[in-house]
Amino acid sequence: MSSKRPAETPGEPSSSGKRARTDVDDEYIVNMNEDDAIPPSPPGNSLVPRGATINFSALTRKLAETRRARENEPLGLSSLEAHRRQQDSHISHIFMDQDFSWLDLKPDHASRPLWISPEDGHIILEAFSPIAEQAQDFLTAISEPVSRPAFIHEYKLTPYSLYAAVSVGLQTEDIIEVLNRLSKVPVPESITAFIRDRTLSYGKVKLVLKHNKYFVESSHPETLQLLLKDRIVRDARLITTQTDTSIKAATFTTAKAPVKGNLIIPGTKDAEKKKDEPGNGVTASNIRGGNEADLFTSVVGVDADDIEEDDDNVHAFEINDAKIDDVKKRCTELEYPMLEEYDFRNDTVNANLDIDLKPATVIRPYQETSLSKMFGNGRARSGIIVLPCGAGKTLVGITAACTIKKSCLVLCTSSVSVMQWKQQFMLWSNVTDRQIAVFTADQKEKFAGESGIVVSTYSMVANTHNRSHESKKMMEFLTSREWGFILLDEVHVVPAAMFRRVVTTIKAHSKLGLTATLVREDDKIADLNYMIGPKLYEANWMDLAAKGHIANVQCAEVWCPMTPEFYREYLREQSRKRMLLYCMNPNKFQACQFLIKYHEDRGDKIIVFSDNVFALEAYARRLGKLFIHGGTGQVERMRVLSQFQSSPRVNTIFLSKVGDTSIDLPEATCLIQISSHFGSRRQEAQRLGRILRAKRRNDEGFNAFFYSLVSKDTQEMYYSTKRQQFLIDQGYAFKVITHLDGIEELPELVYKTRDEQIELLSSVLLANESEADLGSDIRAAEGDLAGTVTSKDFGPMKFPSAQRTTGSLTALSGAAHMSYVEQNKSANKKLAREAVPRNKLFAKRDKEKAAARKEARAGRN
Ligand SMILES: Nc1ncnc2c1ncn2[C@@H]1O[C@H](COP(=O)(O)OP(=O)(O)OP(=O)(O)O)[C@@H](O)[C@H]1O
Repeated sequence: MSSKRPAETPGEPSSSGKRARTDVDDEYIVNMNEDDAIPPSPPGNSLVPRGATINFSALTRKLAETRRARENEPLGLSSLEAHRRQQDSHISHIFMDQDFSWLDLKPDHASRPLWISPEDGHIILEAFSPIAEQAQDFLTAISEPVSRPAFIHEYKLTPYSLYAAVSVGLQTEDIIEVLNRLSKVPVPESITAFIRDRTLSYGKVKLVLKHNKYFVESSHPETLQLLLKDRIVRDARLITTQTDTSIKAATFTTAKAPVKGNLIIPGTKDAEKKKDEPGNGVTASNIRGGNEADLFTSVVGVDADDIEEDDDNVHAFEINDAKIDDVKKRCTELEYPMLEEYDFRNDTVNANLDIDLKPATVIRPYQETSLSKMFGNGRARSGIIVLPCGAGKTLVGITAACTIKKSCLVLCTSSVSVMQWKQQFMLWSNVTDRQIAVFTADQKEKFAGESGIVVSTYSMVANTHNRSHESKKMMEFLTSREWGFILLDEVHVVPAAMFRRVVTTIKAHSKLGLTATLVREDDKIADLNYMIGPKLYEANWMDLAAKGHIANVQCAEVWCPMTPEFYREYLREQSRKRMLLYCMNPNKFQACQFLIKYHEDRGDKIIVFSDNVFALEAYARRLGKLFIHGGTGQVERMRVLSQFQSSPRVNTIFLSKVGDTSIDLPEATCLIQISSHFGSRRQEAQRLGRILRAKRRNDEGFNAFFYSLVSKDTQEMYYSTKRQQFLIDQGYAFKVITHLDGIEELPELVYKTRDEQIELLSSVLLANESEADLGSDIRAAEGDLAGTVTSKDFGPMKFPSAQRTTGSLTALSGAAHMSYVEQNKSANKKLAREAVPRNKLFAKRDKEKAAARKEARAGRN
């Protein structure tokens, strides 16, 4: 990117070259008097009446609402209307209000890859363009990816995405300029105005802890002046001779002007180089690959030159650390949310933590890129990194901790993950057992020495009720110290209130949120921006698959027609039982059996997922496979998982939702889903994540397989479509299979005869209502799936094969949590013999229903 920049936003000095430091402005800051009050906000914009007590949560809510409302605001509609009226095209009537022919195409439009809608900020990108890859990098930095299938991608400019862009160092005019270069039409005025408006205040003010003092910092002196007009901010300010002048930000080294104290992200190629050539520093640009001439370099990545330029222009004033919260709140109210940056290399109060990645640990290019967004200016920016399931978020977190080298608190969603994080820290870094502690319901450890790492769960830290004495002491340990870094795993699942409690009780200088699926069915994603920080980086799933970092997956939806008997009952039944009927559909059973056989014969290792425990047990027992659900004991779980990994005889296991996350089985290459949690897009993606880490992913022509079995013409089809949306947006294509070739010829095909099917139906109808409940395994999902579950934890142990037990009719009817027991062939025959009384019950039930219907009809007549 050239150093020449067009005029900046109104009120900013021209930036054609380096801006001179304006000491006059500093004067102005110092001499400001009480009368310079901030003008009242326009009606409707005011978040808090002056002098009123501030309710921060209400404020945050209101701010989020205001922003959401703004997000939906059409962009400059009046001017668009004017354009429309002007246009007089003979095709206008075809496209109606979607006729944008008044946006003139540039003469060389064919070589430019994108188009922007002047109405709503949607950007359409030709993903087949030769410069699509760079354009994608740029677009992910400034907008939200909406959908990225093979050829055409869609992105959307939102206030949040622009906030994130500004926070990683992008400048308003640079964004507009690059957008213009890539666009087939001149960037519409409505869009440039939107970008200018939304980047005017966001990302301009930083809260920086440096030399153990807090500074409000900005490279826009007029912004600091504006803030200092506010009484709360002014009262919090500390005036010392040193801080009344500009303060330079941390020096960041460039290749041209190496200085001491370079930031090296461990595990990168540059760190390797540094080892070989002492004194040869890492630069932000060579973190990215180092093509200085690249058009997008200074915008997409972190340009060392730009950083230096900014450094010369940074103005700051110190604030009283007791008033930080007040100042943060006030700045948010004034629509100048403060970005949090931690100048960890200059923090001399908090003890250093002596950790580093092990010499053999090398991070992958996209892990490096995500970290360069966090550490781009030599400090730690707070924010969220989004990487696909199985792409190695854990190592990204660990590398960040090894870069900051201060005490670190890791929070995850379950005690299983706690153990996995600890184990991964030990695996990738040189942290010692004494330096890392866990805080769970069972273990309450503290690290030895002044600094260290604690791994815990959100609920352990956020829960304020019924704490044991030990927990209280542990909480004192956590709250009484300053943490350099807080790592927040799976940020998309944690309730906002819990986050708020964590963020307010723990004092941390920088926060990093990790997630694969920044989607929530409850639409609470926006809150994360304000509690953690903006999204710093989001990887493209298809890209990582193409480069072999995650597996290539073939996705298919298999449509299984309901048998007439099952469908009749389905239409009659009420909601919860209906679910059980479409899960237990004999045709689905057969499809599952066929696919297992087909993939076992190919040498695949298969995981079958079922949220419904009744169906899970029924399928697993009938097909003679091992299974794990919430009720399975720890030892049994380990045994099953170990056999799946090491025994050639166990190639298929059935898992309930306890296996959705936190399970690292790189042996698995095929997934079959027989029942799922309604329309949850996140669950679908997390499940897919189980095979994305397939060990064999780099074998030539290797594909992993993901099948979703769906009973035709039932509610399941609706949910299935909804579930797939996230993955489709990531570029996955779901094929629909309406017939599995060769299924009829499968030897020993289950439930082939009508009698067998009716027998199955009767067992379903006799099942308790609660058996149909998909939520029945939720407790288990939150509970432990043995910390155990990583492959590394299992050696080639020998275990006895699965044991089958005989069950009574009591058990069959739902008692003892054995709703359906398949034993062996002779037992099966026995059950068939006993079918008569069950059929009678079935008949009795029908008779009762018919009588009720007759009565109702009589009543109507
Ligand atoms: N740089 C790397 N070098 C070698 N292996 C890696 C690297 N990064 C990640 N891995 C491996 O990739 C696998 C997936 O990593 P990890 O469990 O951290 O993924 P994740 O992104 O947290 O997935 P999920 O969201 O599904 O939990 C692990 O087996 C890990 O050891």
